[in-house]
Amino acid sequence: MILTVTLNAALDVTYEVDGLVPNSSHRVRAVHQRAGGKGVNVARVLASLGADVLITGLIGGGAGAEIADDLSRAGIPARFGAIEGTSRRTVTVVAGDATVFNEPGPAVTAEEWRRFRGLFRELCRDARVVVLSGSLPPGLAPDAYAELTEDARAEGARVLLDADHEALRLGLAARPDIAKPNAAELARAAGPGPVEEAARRLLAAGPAAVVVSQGADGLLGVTPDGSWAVRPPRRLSGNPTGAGDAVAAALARALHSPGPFDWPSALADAAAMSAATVLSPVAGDIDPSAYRAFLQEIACPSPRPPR
Ligand SMILES: O=P(O)(O)OC[C@@]1(O)O[C@H](CO)[C@@H](O)[C@@H]1O
Repeated sequence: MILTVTLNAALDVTYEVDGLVPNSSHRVRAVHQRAGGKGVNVARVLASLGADVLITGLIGGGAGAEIADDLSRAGIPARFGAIEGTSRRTVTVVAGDATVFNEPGPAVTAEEWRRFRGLFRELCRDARVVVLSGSLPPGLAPDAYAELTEDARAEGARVLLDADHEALRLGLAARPDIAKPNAAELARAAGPGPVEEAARRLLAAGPAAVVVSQGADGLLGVTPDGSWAVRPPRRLSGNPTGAGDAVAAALARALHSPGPFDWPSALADAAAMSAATVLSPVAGDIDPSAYRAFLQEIACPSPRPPR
């Protein structure tokens, strides 16, 4: 099974408005509220496509109970660790494009983290792939993902890491199978400059492969053996929040498949999955028929000459 980890789980609130104007008041046309956080979105996309997934992470308080209830209503299996603090909310305002407000999340104590690591190691025994994604809540050390990567690998699982700042930088040293930053996260971790050069600098820091999600500019996969670029099918309008999570979902599914990793197909699949989530107003939702249609439109990328 694919285990997704959301240490800073959230109640994702999405507001649809006609236009977003700073310093003015807005009428909200539609409100959506559901369990979120990056790992939850990854699992939701995978579950919609029939994959065997389990969600873990940390939740607490009323918002934590709502997150658990929402997942149970959606029929997506979850085993969270409990914390004293109250899980956060995130707010996404969709007005053609999306504006996102991420709360910092609740403080996690050393004892809560110790208990969670015990649970995580237990869940890893049945996981072939572990996805570590999203921000760390306050109180957790920035090497939290490095620790979980080591735990997961000790149980024989493959690891995909989607993080930012120190959590990404320190996580890389634990050698995940794939690191998936977006372009801004890549620039923060590896410095500015051409994307492929920055991705190669990130690769030198430990992961076996790097996949950079670049929104409308598509995906770039970089390994020691080569690199592949794939573009989205066309310019799409909708809610791009969660499109990177769909990329992580597709890559996790590819890591889960037996046999050698097929980079061209995995990246084409990731581009199609990501595009199919942009069409939905809510992060983590995918339209399976749009996904299948995009898969026909996207050509598998050929390897790029070494630079
Ligand atoms: O604060 P984080 O963990 O970095 O991001 C959280 C978040 O904005 O990312 C998702 C989209 O990727 C949203 O559904 C979600 O709540």
